[in-house]
Amino acid sequence: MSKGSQVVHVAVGVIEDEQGRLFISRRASERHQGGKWEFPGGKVEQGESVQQALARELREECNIDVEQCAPLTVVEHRYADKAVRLDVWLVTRYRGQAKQLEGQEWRWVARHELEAYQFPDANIAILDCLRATQ
Ligand SMILES: Nc1nc2c([nH]c(=O)n2[C@H]2C[C@H](O)[C@@H](COP(=O)(O)OP(=O)(O)OP(=O)(O)O)O2)c(=O)[nH]1
Ligand SMILES: [Mg+2]
Repeated sequence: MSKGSQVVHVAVGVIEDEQGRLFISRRASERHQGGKWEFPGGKVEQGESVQQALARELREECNIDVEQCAPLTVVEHRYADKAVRLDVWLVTRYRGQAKQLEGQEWRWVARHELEAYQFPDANIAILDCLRATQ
């Protein structure tokens, strides 16, 4: 196992539009958990707060500036090859037109449509949380 003892800290944004739909994108096939759907986000870099990482990742990946967000949940999960800590935020206000800037397939989906998509195992807890706060 490479880097087995290091937990990868990830800032994740559940972006909600005015109709209550959520932004999801598909991880590139060659990456960790490739081919599965995800909420946008990425690794928290050294010297960065989680909110700074969230803002940076959503600007880079989704073309938006976060204006309002609230913590949704924190998920710790150990995959066979990697352990992650997902710091998940609900983004309720943002500036700009959301779209995927890095070539990933993406779409807006209603909450009740989420179950039709395959997410990484760590996301089960996120989906449970979204169901509970609906
Ligand atoms: N963004 C995101 N990552 C997730 C989700 N669920 C989940 O298990 N992960 C995992 C997959 C990866 O191991 C890790 C995120 O890392 P990443 O590779 O996307 O990070 P990054 O965008 O900063 O990538 P990089 O540029 O540093 O290579 O978290 C999710 O819903 N969204
Ligand atoms: Mg990413």
